[in-house]
Amino acid sequence: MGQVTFMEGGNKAESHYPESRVLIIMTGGTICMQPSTDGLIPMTGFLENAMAPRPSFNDYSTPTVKLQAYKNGTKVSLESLRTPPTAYSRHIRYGILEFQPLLDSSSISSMGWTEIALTIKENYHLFDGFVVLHGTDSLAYTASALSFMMSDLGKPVILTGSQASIFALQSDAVDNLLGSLIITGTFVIPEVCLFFHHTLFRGNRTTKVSASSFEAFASPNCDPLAKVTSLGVDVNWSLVRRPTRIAEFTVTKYLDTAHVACLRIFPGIKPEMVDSVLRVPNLRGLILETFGMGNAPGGVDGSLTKVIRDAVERGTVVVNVSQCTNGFVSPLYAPGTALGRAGVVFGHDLTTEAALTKLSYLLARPELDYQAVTAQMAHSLRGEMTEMTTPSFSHPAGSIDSAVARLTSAESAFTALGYAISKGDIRTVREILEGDEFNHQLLKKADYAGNTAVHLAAVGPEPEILVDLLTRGGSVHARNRANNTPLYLAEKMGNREGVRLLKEAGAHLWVAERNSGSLPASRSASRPASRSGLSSEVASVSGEKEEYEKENGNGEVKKDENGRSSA
Ligand SMILES: NC(=O)C[C@H](N)C(=O)O
Repeated sequence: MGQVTFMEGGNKAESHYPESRVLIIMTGGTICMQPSTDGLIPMTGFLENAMAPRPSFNDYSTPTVKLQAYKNGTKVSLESLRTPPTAYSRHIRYGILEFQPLLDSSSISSMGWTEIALTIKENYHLFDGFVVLHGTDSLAYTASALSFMMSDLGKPVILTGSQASIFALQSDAVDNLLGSLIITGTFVIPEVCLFFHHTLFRGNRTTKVSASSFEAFASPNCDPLAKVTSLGVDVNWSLVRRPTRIAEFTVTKYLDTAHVACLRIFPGIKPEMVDSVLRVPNLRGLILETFGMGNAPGGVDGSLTKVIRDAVERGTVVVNVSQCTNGFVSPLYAPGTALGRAGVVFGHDLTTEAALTKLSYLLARPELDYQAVTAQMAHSLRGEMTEMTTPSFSHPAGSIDSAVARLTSAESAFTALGYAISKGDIRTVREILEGDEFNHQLLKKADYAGNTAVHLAAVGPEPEILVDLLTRGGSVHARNRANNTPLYLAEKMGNREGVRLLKEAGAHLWVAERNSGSLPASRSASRPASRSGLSSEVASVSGEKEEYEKENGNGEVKKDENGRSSA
C-alpha cells in the first residue's frame, strides 16, 4: 500500500491507496451557472463539464468505474471520477446526482429539502458521505432544515456552493468543492455541515453575511468545526457532535413552512401590524426578531405585549430571537421579561434560519402538542443552540485511582484503552473514558493500523464495552487503513452480538463486502481477536502478534463492481 505512480503527461495514474466514496447531490446555484439571455442560469452536466477537465478532481485513472445509486427508488448507474491521492493517503471517488430542474436557491422549499433528505436516505448505505451543491442565497436555511430532518446521522453531509461560477476565471468554486469532498471522504463528522472559504461550520449555526465576498458565511455563536490550512484539515473534535444512543439513521419527510412567519421588530412598529400577522389564517408559529437581548417596544403591559399574549393564548408558538448577529436573547430587561410573561419562547442564540426551520420541523410532527413544541424549542436538538449548562470537565488522571487511568497523554491512554477492550475489562474502559474532552479524543483516535476503539471492541470479548463506546459517540462508520469498518471485522470474526449491536447503531456493509464470500460462518462472540488470525493490526493493541492474512490472500488490491479498492 502507498505506491503512487503519476504517468508523464498527467493522463494516467496508478495508486494503491484506498478510495472513499462520496455522492454529490447537485441542486443548482451559482456554482453550476452560465450566462444566458435571461441572466445566470444553472446548467446540467457538471461532472463532464466542470469536474472531469480539472486535475484536482480527476486523476485520469482507468478503467472508468460506474457507481450504483438510487433516485426516487430507482437504481441508477453513475459515471464516477476520483481525486488524486489526498494528504490523507486516500482517493475520493464520487458521482453526481443532478436534480431536475436545477434551481436558483432562492426558489428552494420544504419539497426540495425533502428531496435532498430522501436522496441521502436511499443512498446512505452506498457512500461514505454526501456533498450537497446548492446556491448560497438560502444555503443556511437548507443546512438548518436538513439538520432537523435527519436523526441519528452517522456520516458527514456537507453543503457548499460558491459566489462565482466554477466556469468563471476567478472563482471560489474549486476550493469550496474540493475542500468539501476531501473532508467528507476523510473524516467521520456525523453532522449536517456547511463548508465555505476554507471553513467547516455546523450547518444550523450559519448565516449568509455577504452577498459578494468569498467569505460569505459566518457562524457567530459557534466556532468552526474545522479549518483547512496549508498543513491539512484541522478538525476541532471537541465541538463535533457524536451519537449518544444506539439508533439507525432516519429522515423526517416534511417541514411545515406553510404555517410559520418571521417578523422583524423596528422602532415605531404598530401593534396592529403584528396582530394582523398573528391573525393570518392557520398561522401556527411566529419567529419574532427583537432588539439586542430580546426586547420589543411597548414596555410592561404595552399593547404589543397584549397582542402577542392573545396569540399565545390562541395556541400560536411565538419565538424570540435577536436581530444581533452575535449573542443571545434573555428576559433580562423589562421589555424582554414582559414578552416572557406573555408566553414567548426564548430562542437563546438560535439564528433566524435555525429558529424558522426548527419550528417548521416541530410543527410538522403530529405527536407534539403545544407544550412539547415550546419545550423542544428551548432546548438543543442538533447543536443549534448553546445549552445553558456549565460544562463539567474532569481529567481522568485527577479523579481515578487506577494505574492505567493515571496516564497523561491521549497516546498512552489509547493504548491502555485498547488493552482493556481486548481483555473485556469494562471497568477500566469506563475509568479511562470518564471526563468529557478526554474521552472524545480517545473515541476519534486510531492505532497505527487505523483501528478505532470501536473496531477493537467489535472483535473484543465484551459486547457491553461496544454498547458503552457507541453511546459515548464512537462511530460505526470509521474505516481502518485496510478500508474496513467495525462491522466488517465483527462479521469476519463471527462476533454475533457485536454484529447485532453495530447494525442497530446503523452500521452496514458494502455490497462487495457482503458478496466477498470471505466472511466465515459465525463463531462464538467471546472468541478473542488474537485467536482468530484476523489481523495482527487488530490484535496488536493487546500486544499479541499473529500472521496478518490479507482479505484476498495475496495482498493485491481488488476492485468491486463500484470500483472500491480493498487491500
Ligand atoms: N451564489 C449563489 O449561489 C446565489 C444564487 N442566486 C443562488 O442562491 O442560487
